[in-house]
Amino acid sequence: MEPMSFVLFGATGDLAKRKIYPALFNLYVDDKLPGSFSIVGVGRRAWSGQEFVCSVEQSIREFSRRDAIDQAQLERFLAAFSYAAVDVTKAEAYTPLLERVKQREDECKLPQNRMFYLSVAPEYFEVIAANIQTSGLGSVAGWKRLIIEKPFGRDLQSAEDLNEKLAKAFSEEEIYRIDHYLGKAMVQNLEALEFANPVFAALWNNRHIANVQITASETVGVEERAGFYEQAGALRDMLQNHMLQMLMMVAMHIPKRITAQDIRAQKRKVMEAVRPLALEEVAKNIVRAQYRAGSMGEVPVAGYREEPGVSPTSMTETYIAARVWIDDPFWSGVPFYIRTGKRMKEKSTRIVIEFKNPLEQLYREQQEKTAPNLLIIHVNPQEGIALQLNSKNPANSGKIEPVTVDFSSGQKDVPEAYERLLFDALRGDSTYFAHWNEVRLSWKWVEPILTAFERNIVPLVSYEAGTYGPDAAKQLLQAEGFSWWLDEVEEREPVHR
Ligand SMILES: NC(=O)C1=CN([C@@H]2O[C@H](COP(=O)(O)OP(=O)(O)OC[C@H]3O[C@@H](n4cnc5c(N)ncnc54)[C@H](OP(=O)(O)O)[C@@H]3O)[C@@H](O)[C@H]2O)C=CC1
Ligand SMILES: O=C1O[C@H](COP(=O)(O)O)[C@@H](O)[C@H](O)[C@H]1O
Repeated sequence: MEPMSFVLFGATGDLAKRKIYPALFNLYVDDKLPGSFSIVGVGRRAWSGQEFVCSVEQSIREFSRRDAIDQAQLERFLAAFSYAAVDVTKAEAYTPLLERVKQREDECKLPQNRMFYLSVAPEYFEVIAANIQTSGLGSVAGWKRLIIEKPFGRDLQSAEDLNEKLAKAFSEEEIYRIDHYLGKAMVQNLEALEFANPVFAALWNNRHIANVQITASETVGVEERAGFYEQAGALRDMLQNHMLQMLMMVAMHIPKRITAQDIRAQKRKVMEAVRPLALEEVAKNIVRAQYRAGSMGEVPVAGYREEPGVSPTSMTETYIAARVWIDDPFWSGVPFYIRTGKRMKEKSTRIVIEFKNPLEQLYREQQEKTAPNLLIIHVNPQEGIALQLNSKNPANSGKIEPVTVDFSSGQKDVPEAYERLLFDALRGDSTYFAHWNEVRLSWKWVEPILTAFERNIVPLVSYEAGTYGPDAAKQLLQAEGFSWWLDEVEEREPVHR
């Protein structure tokens, strides 16, 4: 990996502390950073270099996944850090910043390879990119790259405007749009699961798959983020980006070569084939809901409208479910159901692939009931793959029952999403970053849903906090004769392992 400078805008912020510094430190410990590098933190507050380094150290101690930290190693790592107090909206403030970056390049004998990370509120994305360009920070003899946090726009128009502005300073190949779900091990593993296993590759189409269910349920509520969440809701916060990215990863077809370019081309084809929703069809295909008071386990919790900072008449959705059709020869006729919500019964991100059950009739004649085969990909918080098959249970008179074969690795101390993504960006591998085409097509698909919500064409239903969501989401699947897998597991038929 080439030596470089890492310029972090938003260096005093929450994301930097909780995710970016621990990830960089873990990469350093694993020998996955270049032999020499400099990290220049940019924040608004007038901190000294020493104050900044102390806060970085504190965040590593608090948030690193390492059980033990080697003090000498940590000190060597921290020696790469320096701080620049800069108001990013002021063009003149970039001259001393450029000097600082160059000074560190000289001191550390670094070539002019510069990684810029925008970990600031989205209203600063454009102005920072423009100032990087005009100040000369972006004029480099080596490479330059831009990592940009979400949200990327709040609708199609604003995303296009932002992209146009960024494109004045960075080419598409230089832009790394973070979607941290693409950094999750099991989401990255989808590619290998589909393409490196002929047994699955052969079945990955509408001849064999009945439906696909993608769930990202959270137990947390809106927490301290009402200001942001009231404007975003589950549609902008989760569905437009993370959920559609997972859908693209599941539905893409084997590319000719496993390269970033080819994988992204396949993802684009999926999004291009997703059937657009006409405004009058939104209500039939989308469930919009908000949590009311309930309890998480035994603990009573407030409804969304009672949360601090939330309007008592808020129409913001904290849950959304969608039925998506992909009109290509591989997936036509297979519904993809996606749902995400806050204050749900459990924290679980998973993908369930339900296979068709052509032999059901054969066994029914023998008074036996077979369940469909399921491939379950547990993304978060557990990571693993499970396969539900049918098998005779010798302990139950040889009756056919579903069995689950579990491939959970149970590995601990594996890199976190931000570590993987930072490592990739530093190597110039953009496979697991959102390409502009994907972002644009996602916003395009979401547009009629945004409009339908704004005009209240889709009713906002409520669900009790601590449950699996509204009944309307169950009805969405019932229309095709399906139901959500793994909800209320305890109420289903026994599964032996
Ligand atoms: N926090 C999280 O868990 C997640 C955050 N994100 C995204 O990451 C980005 C950062 O979020 P987060 O860290 O939470 O935000 P914070 O509000 O915690 O931090 C904002 C940072 O921006 C700096 N800043 C604000 N205004 C200026 C200015 N005019 N000039 C220079 N610096 C300025 C702040 O500096 P100072 O403190 O010195 O004022 C601070 O370092 C956002 O785009 C967010 O959407 C994405 C996923 C998760
Ligand atoms: O991007 C976001 O993701 C988190 C959920 O992430 P996870 O890795 O814990 O599944 C979500 O809570 C947050 O609202 C959203 O902005």
